[in-house]
Amino acid sequence: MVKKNTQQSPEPSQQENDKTKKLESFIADSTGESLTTNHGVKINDDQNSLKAGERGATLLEDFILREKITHFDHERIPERIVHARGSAAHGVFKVYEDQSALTRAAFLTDPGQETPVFVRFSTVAGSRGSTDLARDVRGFAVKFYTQEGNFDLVGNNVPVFFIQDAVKFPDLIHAVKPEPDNEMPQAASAHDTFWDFISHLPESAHMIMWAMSDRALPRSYRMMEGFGVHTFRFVNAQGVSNFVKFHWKPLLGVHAVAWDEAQNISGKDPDFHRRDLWDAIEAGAFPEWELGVQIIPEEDEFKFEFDILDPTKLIPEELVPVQRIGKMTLNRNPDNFFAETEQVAFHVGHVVPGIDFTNDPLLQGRLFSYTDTQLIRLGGPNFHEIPINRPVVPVHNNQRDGYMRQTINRGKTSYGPNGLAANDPQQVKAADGGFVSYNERIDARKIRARSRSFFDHFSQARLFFNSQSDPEQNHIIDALSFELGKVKAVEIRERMLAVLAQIDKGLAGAVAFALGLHVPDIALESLNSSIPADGDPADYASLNPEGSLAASAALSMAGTIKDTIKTRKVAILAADGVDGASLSTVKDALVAAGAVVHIISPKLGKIISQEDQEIVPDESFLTAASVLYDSVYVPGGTNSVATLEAEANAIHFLNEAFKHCKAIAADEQALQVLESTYFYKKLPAEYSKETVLREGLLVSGQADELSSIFKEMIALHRFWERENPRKIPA
Ligand code: HEM
Repeated sequence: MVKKNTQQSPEPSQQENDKTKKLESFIADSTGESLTTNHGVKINDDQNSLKAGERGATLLEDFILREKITHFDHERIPERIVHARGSAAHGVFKVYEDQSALTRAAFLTDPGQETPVFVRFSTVAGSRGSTDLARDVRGFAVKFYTQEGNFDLVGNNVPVFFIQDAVKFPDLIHAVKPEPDNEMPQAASAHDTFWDFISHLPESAHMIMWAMSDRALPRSYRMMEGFGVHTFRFVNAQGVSNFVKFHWKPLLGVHAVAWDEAQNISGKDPDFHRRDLWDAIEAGAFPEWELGVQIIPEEDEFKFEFDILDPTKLIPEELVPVQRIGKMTLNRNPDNFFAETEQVAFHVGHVVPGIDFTNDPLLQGRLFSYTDTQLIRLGGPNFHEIPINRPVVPVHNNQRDGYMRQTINRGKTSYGPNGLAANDPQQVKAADGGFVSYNERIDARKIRARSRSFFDHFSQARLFFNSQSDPEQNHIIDALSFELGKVKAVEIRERMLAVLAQIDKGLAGAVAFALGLHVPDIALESLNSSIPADGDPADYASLNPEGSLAASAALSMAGTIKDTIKTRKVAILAADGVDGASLSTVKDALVAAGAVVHIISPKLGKIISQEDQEIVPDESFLTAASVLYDSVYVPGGTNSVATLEAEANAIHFLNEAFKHCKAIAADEQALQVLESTYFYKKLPAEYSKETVLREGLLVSGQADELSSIFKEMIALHRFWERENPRKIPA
């Protein structure tokens, strides 16, 4: 018989349940308290080691030296095998309306309840110290500290994945990571092993389209979507299940940078995304996302042209609309990177009652992988006790001991059922909040094979490509031309061209043109290396239906939110003699609308305006770069304009901003500066608002009018039409 638990771990304190999950009791700092050893002994000197005489040898007995250095020697833990480079923040989630018709997950049924969250964004391939602006998928992992335990939504900023079965994950990651002989290249997919693998794996076609699109170059973590990727299940209190796809929709819209810009940012500020997230939260501009769900009733499981268990497929929003059911706000930076961002352990298997898995074979493999890797990364089985991983509800079970155990379990028994003692945790019925797996019927033979419903690898890759705007398609072509251009083996380039031809002949032709090759006629079945020994190659590789949907607007970033300049970074170029009135009119208007404005001048210190006022620049041309800003303004002022005109860095700043399709505005007097740029001849002959909003270039003598139009220009984000000369060859 199971005995009722009478001796449990203490209930969490109010503080522990605090919405912001602040880890006060674990905070140690150096705020003037006496220095001690790790064992609490006060230290009188930790700057001089204990020596035999002033010039003598160091003594082995110096426990202060030994402890300090030993601890330092062990500071590093293994980085994550994937997603090693990341940045995180705390926040809260609130559901808009009771979702109990769909799920019994309590945090989704009570609009009054604020659930603390911790979110970690990451790149996939690079190591911990790599650049944020690698062309890569971004991780988007959310830990909800709910009153029923932790729910982790471990997603990406792309809704599909490279492979259909988790068993291929080690191959995928080995292929994309730096090559094993020389550990090159870092945080890049532009190399032979990656494309060799991909060219043999047609199921990756859809994901490759996303990974080569602007989605892989986000302007900010705050401006990207998130996706749970797999189809999950919602289960309500009556045991009724619906399939569900999870989405995060950013309230600032979905925006990207240009590839040339990304490469420059990697040099100028490899922490660009990390800094952007940190600065926005410090400034109180809290990033927000709405949680969206696509609901598919159980009876509709087989009504699509694709299999909803196939993680290389998305469900177009035209077929199943995304319902926005709640909002997440990130409002606090971590106190300590290692303790929180590094030690957090997400797991796709951390679910709460009301959320359950499906048989997606990628999801099923992930369910094993995360705890397994965390056992070694975090050094043993007790990492759930690390403050950032602890639930806000008490933990009761008979697990015990192991490296770094923090909990002091009381009593004699650590097994159940027991009749000896009173510390045997009680099992909980579903009605009382116990997790019960969805009662899915499975009646099957053991088989190592892929379902025929997973064989179509191209129709959604084509749907994605067809849904992109012209500039987005150009970027995909450029990305593939760049990546395959870095590949040394010509046969890999050719195999990839054959794969691309299955998606779109124009796409393959444009990339072939850039590579100076022809699209070869390679039968798909001879490319597909994931065909099992007893499989029929033709079966596995020849299916390439048209697909009934021609395009899906939601897949393009062109129609995203473009009505705000909140947190956009604007550079104002100025030198001594600047027209202070024009500078501050524009600056004040932009700041009032939420932009972050920096004055950049030839040197730091101060500049004196033509009105004889001191202005303190934020950056000099040496410390700033145009790639770190979204747009540029050049105010007038005779001397300032003359200085900037002769300043190569200022001209480079403007030229680069133009090349990266950014909004550029100038006072009429500053035309003199623009004359030295390469785009001067492209300035429109006359300025109608329509031209300005199409071309992103504005020169005006009216500071007021200029600031109001400039705001609209910045909100549009980028003027990709400037790249039109690179249109896809017919
Ligand atoms: C839909 C496909 C996948 C998505 C969206 C995804 C997402 C993520 C994310 C966001 C992280 C970083 C978590 C963090 O910030 O700490 C991560 C880490 C990881 N993922 Fe995945 N992943 C996917 C597929 C897989 C598969 C198939 C496997 C293995 C079979 C896998 C194994 C891992 C491992 C080992 C880590 C490191 C975890 C750690 O050290 O804490 N992932 N994944």
